[in-house]
Amino acid sequence: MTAFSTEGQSDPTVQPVPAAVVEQVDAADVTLSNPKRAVISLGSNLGNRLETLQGAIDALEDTPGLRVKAVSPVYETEPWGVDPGSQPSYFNAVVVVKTTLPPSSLLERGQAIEEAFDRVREERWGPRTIDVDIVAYADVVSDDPLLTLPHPRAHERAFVLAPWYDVDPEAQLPGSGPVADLLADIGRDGVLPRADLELRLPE
Ligand SMILES: Nc1ncnc2c1ncn2[C@@H]1O[C@H](COP(=O)(O)OP(=O)(O)OP(=O)(O)O)[C@@H](O)[C@H]1O
Ligand SMILES: Nc1nc2c(c(=O)[nH]1)N=C(CO)CN2
Repeated sequence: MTAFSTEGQSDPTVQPVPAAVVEQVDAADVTLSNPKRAVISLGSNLGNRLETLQGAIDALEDTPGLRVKAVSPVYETEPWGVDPGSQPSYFNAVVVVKTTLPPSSLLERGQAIEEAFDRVREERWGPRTIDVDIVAYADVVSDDPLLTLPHPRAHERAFVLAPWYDVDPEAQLPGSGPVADLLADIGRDGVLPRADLELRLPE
């Protein structure tokens, strides 16, 4: 006998869908059962840096289809890519998330969070209340300038690699190798752990 799914059905004009068909459709929609792991870098060098990083983490957790799985220690870091002394120091951290959102939606969500924290874009690598960068999304590799994966400069940024290593010592940066090796190559200059500060993993 064929099993039918009538769950939640209140409209008698709607034909019941065979349970086998429901199962097949669900199985084909891999996103339902197959959340992907993504690594996100957070940075702030304006305003209340710790509060803003925590706010961004909480906002990520509030995203439908996304769960924050790990939050790194906080690092105080010298601004990278600009003249020494030209900007306040950053607080940086990395979070690992599991998400059913595709990469483009994750980017959009990150940008919405940047806007919510009044991020202003004036100059390249200018000071900012919050920066949300997608470091890696599963093992996806893409050279799309709108969303390059992995992040094209992650492998040369100790402010990304050091906190990433803390939450996942075995991590690999797709196309570049173990995070531990990349970090050993570039060193930890200008990247200081702030053991006196802590970010919370949302409940
Ligand atoms: N992996 C990625 N994560 C976030 N943004 C990305 C990524 N790849 C490409 N982009 C694009 O980069 C654009 C500029 O981003 P943003 O202003 O945050 O750069 P930045 O943080 O100042 O510098 P950097 O890219 O070196 O970290 C974004 O509008 C986005 O479309
Ligand atoms: N220390 C540090 N330097 C930066 C950072 C950052 O998060 N931390 N982000 C930048 C653009 O993404 C440019 N330079």
